[in-house]
Amino acid sequence: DLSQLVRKLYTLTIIKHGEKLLLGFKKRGFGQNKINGFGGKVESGESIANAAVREVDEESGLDVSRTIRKVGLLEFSFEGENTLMEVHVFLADGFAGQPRESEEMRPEWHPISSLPYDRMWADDRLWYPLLLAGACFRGHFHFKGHDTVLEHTLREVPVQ
Ligand SMILES: Cc1cc(-c2ccco2)c2oc(N)nc2c1
Repeated sequence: DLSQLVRKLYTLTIIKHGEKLLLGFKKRGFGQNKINGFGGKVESGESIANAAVREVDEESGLDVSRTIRKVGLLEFSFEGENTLMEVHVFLADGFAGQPRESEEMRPEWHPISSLPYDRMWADDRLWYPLLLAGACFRGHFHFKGHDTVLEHTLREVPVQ
């Protein structure tokens, strides 16, 4: 019964340059020690796309304001918790600036042919193939803790 859940907005941005993705090793906070795209909470009063651009700048030093496109919507819920994370996923096919390490994130390039799925969130191996195929997608992943997906739904949706 998802209607009793407290829904919070987040962004997640993956940066693609040729056949490599720029991902970040999360040094602290939520998702610590996992490799992920750049993202975080959407603050009140800011648009979701602007929140995505802000998070990429804060966590990697890069400007993706002219290159991000919306590619997905992912919902994450957790066994025994009443929070639902509504994560708006963006893909940036270019950037300005040089990647730099921040307090939160250590940016690192990964070849698409060898993504470190075992060091990423467990849902990634399910929806990254859709992202990399240029599809738009919608999914819901119900976690037990931070490492086990108990059940999920995932479908491709028409490109906006
Ligand atoms: C539970 C969860 C949360 C996030 C997240 C938080 C902020 C932005 O994304 C994830 O990101 C990925 N790839 N899997 C994720 C699972």
